[in-house]
Amino acid sequence: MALLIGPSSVGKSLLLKRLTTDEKDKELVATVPSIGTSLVKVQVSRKKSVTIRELGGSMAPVWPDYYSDVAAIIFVVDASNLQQVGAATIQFIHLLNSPQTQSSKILLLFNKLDLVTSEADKGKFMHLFMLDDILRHSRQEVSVAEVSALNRTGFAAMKEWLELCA
Ligand SMILES: Nc1nc2c(ncn2[C@@H]2O[C@H](COP(=O)(O)OP(=O)(O)OP(=O)(O)O)[C@@H](O)[C@H]2O)c(=O)[nH]1
Ligand SMILES: [Mg+2]
Repeated sequence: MALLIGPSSVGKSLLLKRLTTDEKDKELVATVPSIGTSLVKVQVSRKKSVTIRELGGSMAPVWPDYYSDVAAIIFVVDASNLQQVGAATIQFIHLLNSPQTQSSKILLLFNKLDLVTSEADKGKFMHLFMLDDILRHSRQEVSVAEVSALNRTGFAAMKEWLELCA
């Protein structure tokens, strides 16, 4: 089981939809803010599937209640949203410092890559997120991937990581 968390509207629900629907479907499907939790079984390879639990951004105060039940945690960030970057950094540092996550496998997903139009903008976001500092100081094994739930960029790498949790 893996946990899927991150600030509101970063694209967690769309990612789950994309992971469970046909590859040809590329439309921007409508999602609603997630309240409560939902469990979704994702087929990550021919033989392996992994159950993912999404907790919406509005549930951030109770995320830690779920940390100890899972071996893997996916934290999603909207790489196109400079307004949210500071809050996202703080939430991610909180996650890394929680006693329950010290031996968790963690995947940091930068989503909405389709909206990031230049390398300079991406670099600015990573800098403001303090990515290098965070990775240098984290005790956990943190993997980083860049994706777009809109056009499925980076999905192969994400599925490879998920396969290791299956
Ligand atoms: N352009 C673009 N839009 C995206 C992408 N991923 C999600 N969105 C859009 O962003 C909005 C929010 O997506 P959700 O998947 O509902 O976000 P969430 O993280 O589940 O939000 P909460 O459940 O409230 O925490 C929706 O309108 C999505 O269509 C992406 O990769 N690119
Ligand atoms: Mg959601």
